[in-house]
Amino acid sequence: MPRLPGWLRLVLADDLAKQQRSISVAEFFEKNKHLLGFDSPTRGVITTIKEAVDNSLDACEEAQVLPDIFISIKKTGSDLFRIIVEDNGPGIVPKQVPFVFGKLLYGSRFHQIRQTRGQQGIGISAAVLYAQLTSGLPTIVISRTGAKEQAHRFEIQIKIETNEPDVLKEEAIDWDRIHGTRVQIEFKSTMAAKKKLLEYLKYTSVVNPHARFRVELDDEAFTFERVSQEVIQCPVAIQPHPHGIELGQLKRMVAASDQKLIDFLVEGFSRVGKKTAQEMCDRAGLKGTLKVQGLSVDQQKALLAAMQEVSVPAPPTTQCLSPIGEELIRRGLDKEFQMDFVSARTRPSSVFSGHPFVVEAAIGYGGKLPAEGNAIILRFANRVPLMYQQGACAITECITNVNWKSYNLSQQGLPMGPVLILVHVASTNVPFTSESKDAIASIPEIEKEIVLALQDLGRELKTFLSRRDRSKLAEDRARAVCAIIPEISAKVSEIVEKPLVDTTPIEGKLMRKLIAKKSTRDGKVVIELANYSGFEGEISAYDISADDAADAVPKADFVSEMDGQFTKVWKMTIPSKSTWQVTYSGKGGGIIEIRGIDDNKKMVVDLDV
Ligand SMILES: Nc1ncnc2c1ncn2[C@@H]1O[C@H](COP(=O)(O)OP(=O)(O)OP(=O)(O)O)[C@@H](O)[C@H]1O
Repeated sequence: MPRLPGWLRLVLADDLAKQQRSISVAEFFEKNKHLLGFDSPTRGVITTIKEAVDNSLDACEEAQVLPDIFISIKKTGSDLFRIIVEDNGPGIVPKQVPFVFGKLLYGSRFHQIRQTRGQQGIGISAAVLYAQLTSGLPTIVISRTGAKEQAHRFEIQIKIETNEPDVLKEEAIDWDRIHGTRVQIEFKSTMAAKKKLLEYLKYTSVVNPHARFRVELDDEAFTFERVSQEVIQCPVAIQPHPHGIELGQLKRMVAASDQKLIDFLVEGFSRVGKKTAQEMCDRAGLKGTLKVQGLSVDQQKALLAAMQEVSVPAPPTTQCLSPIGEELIRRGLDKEFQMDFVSARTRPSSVFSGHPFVVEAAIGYGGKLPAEGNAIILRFANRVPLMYQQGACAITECITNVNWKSYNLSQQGLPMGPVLILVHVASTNVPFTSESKDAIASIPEIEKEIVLALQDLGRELKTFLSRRDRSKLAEDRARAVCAIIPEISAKVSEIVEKPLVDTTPIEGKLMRKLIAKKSTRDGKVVIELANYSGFEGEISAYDISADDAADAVPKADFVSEMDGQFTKVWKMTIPSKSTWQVTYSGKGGGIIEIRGIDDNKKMVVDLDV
């Protein structure tokens, strides 16, 4: 390339200098909406609701209340939609409301090291920005912080050039909620997002089994009920781990501290005791009594190197993370999907680059899952469903890398057939591939944990499938035998010249069986009685272990359903420490006693006719 003469370079630099100026973050995101998940009007709806619901769930967790969240979407013009998200969280103090909603990069969680849904302080203000760009309308926020406080109503926009809030109206109002926040955002969109939105809410409800969501979509109403009444413990923030920080962060911490080096290390970092701190000082060639603020850049560099060389236990994980737990994952899935098999794993917590994380996974099979096509993949990060960019996510890559054929599933990249795979990554710092938080980056430590969890579940699924195949074989044989018993009986009675006997009790004995399996659901036992011969009959169940005989009443909720052409299945849940008598009153009749059993395996008991 020819070199430009000196005078021309100067002119060019001068011209460029005239155009160089700082860019407001709001201006930047106005041009780069896709980075925040607002790349299409349809996606805008999902992203807005997701950001508001994440905030509501985080706030309820912080306030230790069971979330009751109301979501409404209404068409207000030919292409205008009004989205309302209302929660029963702690509310937001009035002087903070304009900043929370009217300033990008303003939030309470960015500097905290703990598991939260929101991290960056961008989410809800980005939705406000998107609304004002597409509809020109301000966002309306009502919030109240307690019985003694009045609710405040705001109309807010963002001043794009300065990234500062523009409050168009503020007033104190009466509001029937004692505490909570209501956000109303109106923007241009299409309603094509309905299916995706319901999917998002369904998945959110699976991993937040303590939350209730009431939804109004135009004139249709839906409720996603909670299955757990327990408030989840709000994760507690921890200090940064010495192996997870970089020079810039260390410099900022040093500048803000007036401590001696040894105290700075012990109090400012997680898992650093006096002995470890002294070892770090010695390695860096620095006295522990030095004031940190006086450290030169070279000394800070030496300190950082020493901090990373000295071996320090992994950061504590129990308080700062909030995994869902195997039991609740199963209950959440059971609530939203009807499957024959569900199992879940919560892996021990682990660490990448000083950030604690936990991987949880679950596999479901059969039931009402679609028999054909790829498995249903549910990806979650910090209890938030990841709805887009499945192909770019480390979770998908791990699922693809597992050899599912060895667990008796067909596979073409993803496993195929009536399978559901759920993976949840919980961390104090989820490594997303972008600010829109759609996909998790490939971090070897996280990938290893995902694969281990999936392999473990794969083995369990394989056992289930082989057992099911075996019992299917036994059933087919029994059915074949039953089919010829009446004929044999007729032939024998003809030969011995005796009246025809009723063979149905024998058929019943051959075909009927009681399957009892311990459910880990709330310490209850699910019992299933399957009448494979398709006989008509009634089932009643009595709690004979109850102190009060009055409790031993037939249970009307013994649900019966047809499963296939010949199989009638009754299902019921009983407390694990009780003893029940189940009576079948049909042809053949029969009584069986069943106790709450302790092992996790299925128990097959022949019905004693
Ligand atoms: N419904 C709410 N109740 C109480 N506080 C809220 C609510 N919504 C938002 N906030 C507060 O406003 C802050 C900013 O919210 P915002 O959605 O912009 O960012 P974030 O949730 O912290 O992070 P992210 O950008 O990753 O979503 C939150 O950190 C929280 O302190």
